[in-house]
Amino acid sequence: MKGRQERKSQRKLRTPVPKGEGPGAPARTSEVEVVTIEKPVYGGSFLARVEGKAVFVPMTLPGEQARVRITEDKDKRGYAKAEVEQLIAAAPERIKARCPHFGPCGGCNYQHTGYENQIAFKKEILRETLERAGVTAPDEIGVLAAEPWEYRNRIRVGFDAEGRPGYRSRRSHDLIAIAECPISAPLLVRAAMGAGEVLARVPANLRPHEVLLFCNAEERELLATFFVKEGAQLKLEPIAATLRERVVELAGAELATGGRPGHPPRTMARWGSGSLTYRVGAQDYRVDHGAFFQVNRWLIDGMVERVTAGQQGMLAWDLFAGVGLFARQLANGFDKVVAVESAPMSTEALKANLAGTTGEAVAASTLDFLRENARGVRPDLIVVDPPRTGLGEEINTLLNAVGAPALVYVSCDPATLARDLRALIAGGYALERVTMTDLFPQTFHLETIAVLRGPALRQG
Ligand SMILES: C[S@@+](CC[C@H](N)C(=O)[O-])C[C@H]1O[C@@H](n2cnc3c(N)ncnc32)[C@H](O)[C@@H]1O
Repeated sequence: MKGRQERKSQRKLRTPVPKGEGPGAPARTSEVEVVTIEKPVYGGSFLARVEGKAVFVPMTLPGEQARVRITEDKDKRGYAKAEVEQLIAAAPERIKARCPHFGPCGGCNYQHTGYENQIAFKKEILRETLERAGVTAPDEIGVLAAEPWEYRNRIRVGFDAEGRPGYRSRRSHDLIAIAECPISAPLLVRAAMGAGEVLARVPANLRPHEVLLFCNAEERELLATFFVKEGAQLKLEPIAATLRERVVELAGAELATGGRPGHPPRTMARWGSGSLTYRVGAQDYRVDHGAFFQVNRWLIDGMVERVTAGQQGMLAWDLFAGVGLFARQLANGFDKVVAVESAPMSTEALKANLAGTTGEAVAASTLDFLRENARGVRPDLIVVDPPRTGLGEEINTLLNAVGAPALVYVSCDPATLARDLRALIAGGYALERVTMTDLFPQTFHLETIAVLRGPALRQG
């Protein structure tokens, strides 16, 4: 009944508007509709309906009324995408975005509302995603969050035709030149500007097209990895010294630059050590160029604490271990920790970070490791922290075969998490605690820490 009333109130305008307006607008259709926004959905947009069909509209808020232009109509999939032409009724929760690039820039989705609201959106999305997959979430979803600004310790920026640094546009692959980025550590923005100033004086065909900048939590050390297009005839040595000087001067930090191992044609000359030291709690970690490391410098300590606190025993497995963020901490409470990581950029640092501890680094894929070890060994704890694709069927089956007393699943994608949890619960694990961990404030991305209890302990 309510739905019908809402639909009635969605006055259809169907005003023709010129196609192809706006940067990169797909403009497959020019229909204009007035919609009422219902709720946030994963991916940064908000759900509205036109004649029952789902329409995803970015940069709106629940309860708002807007005149929107349909930009893509995915008939086969039964949904459409739209952009706001005019906000008719704004929600009281709407605020002015802090960043002047919010909107065109593809980096942030939620700067138009307060932080508490953003957290509520993410909890709602997480609960719904779990429940849609048939996973009953605990009554209370916990939250781990911190300061929502200047948190990023890593940015990847491109350079436009004038050499200005920028991010990819929200609606296309075009570059949006940036003058600031309030979600990133200021050091990174200064370094990007410094690199841009030097590169602006270099002919476009001799410029790297992107730089990946990574700093430690205190902004005292910085890694810069420059990327050049495949096959480009670059002679970067002549500008390397100037670039280094300017970036260091602006950043005010020690700089180590280098290539990504395994991708020599895409990167420039190596200078410096190629790694930095990242302090988490009482622990120093070596992190090399190209190695994965958690992105939110305000939350890494809290995350490690949430994953490892109170965990002890004889044997723990840290699968998808990166440079050993969790394994190093677990080594304080376990007689043996096996840390499995497949990326060559991470395995050397993983070995170094576990040296002299009860941890052992295994350079292998998780699947290969489990195929060899899942039957016959039962660790007291398994931590899994896979990439977006999640664990997948065979790993879930093997983890079910292990039946460890405790399993902690750290996930950066709620949909694959929900799919895997369903399989693990069917295999005998029970979901005990879920924490929405807001590693990416102002954006739609969300991390989850799910704690499961295994069949062995429950039977005992
Ligand atoms: C989300 S990161 C987590 C890393 C680490 N737990 C941390 O918090 O720093 C996922 C890690 O899994 C690694 N990885 C990806 N696919 C893998 C696989 N099939 N087997 C083992 N490691 C893999 C990646 O290189 C990356 O280091």
